[in-house]
Amino acid sequence: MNEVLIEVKNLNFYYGQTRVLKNINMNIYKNSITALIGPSGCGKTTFLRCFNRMHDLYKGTRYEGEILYNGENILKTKDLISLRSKIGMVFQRPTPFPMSIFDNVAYGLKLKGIKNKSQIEEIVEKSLVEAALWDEVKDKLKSPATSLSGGQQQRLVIARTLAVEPDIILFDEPTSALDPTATAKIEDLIVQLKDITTVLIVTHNMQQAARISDFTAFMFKGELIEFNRTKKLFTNPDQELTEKYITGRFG
Ligand SMILES: Nc1ncnc2c1ncn2[C@@H]1O[C@H](COP(=O)(O)OP(=O)(O)OP(=O)(O)O)[C@@H](O)[C@H]1O
Repeated sequence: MNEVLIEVKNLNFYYGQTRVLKNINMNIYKNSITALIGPSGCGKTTFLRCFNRMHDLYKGTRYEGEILYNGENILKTKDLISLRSKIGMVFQRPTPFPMSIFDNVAYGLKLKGIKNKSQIEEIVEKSLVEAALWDEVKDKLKSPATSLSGGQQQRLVIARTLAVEPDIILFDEPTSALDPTATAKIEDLIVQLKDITTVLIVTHNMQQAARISDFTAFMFKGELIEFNRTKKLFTNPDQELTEKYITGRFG
């Protein structure tokens, strides 16, 4: 078993008066991929967004409990900028900034105070290599990011996230807007990312979870029903509800 990177303890989350996450306890293991699965509306995205405090952007939201990371409760952290550089996020639709390919990847470095030109160039190249995009863009780094295909844009966003060396990357259905070929590339890439970081991924696609993840968390109506090794969860789950879900008897 890998080392624990993040520990979730008695997590509750509310939109206004409505509690949508119910007493969640779970570990995230370092250098592994954890998939969050469950029927629509069960709270996967809401859970994912707690890790980088995205809900703080909206009024009327409330967290209870702890998400422990480096001995600190993320839910109480004041320095959200530094938290979000350590806990990166990739969304459903690619979100490149309206600037060149190079500047997209360099963006976070400038915020981090890295000013040395050759150091920036080095990190941009390294991140694009890690995101399996370098060969496709190395001759057009000055072109606008929007000139890339959807799948390339998603890998660019991953490169931008990697550039600031996150401890974990949160993926919210990163392939749902992509065709099967682009999806396969992103899946291969996510598997490779395990060597350099940790991944937590929301997917509505059970096959995807089974293909790429090491651990799977099955959620239902805001509760964590089962957390297990992916192989075990998909072949011999501990909970009847998990069994029903993975065999397509509901959801
Ligand atoms: N901004 C919001 N305000 C109030 N309720 C919300 C808000 N966003 C989500 N919810 C509710 O919280 C619950 C969990 O939603 P969430 O989007 O986390 O589920 P999900 O499992 O990610 O679903 P899907 O697979 O459809 O994306 C749902 O009942 C949803 O209606």
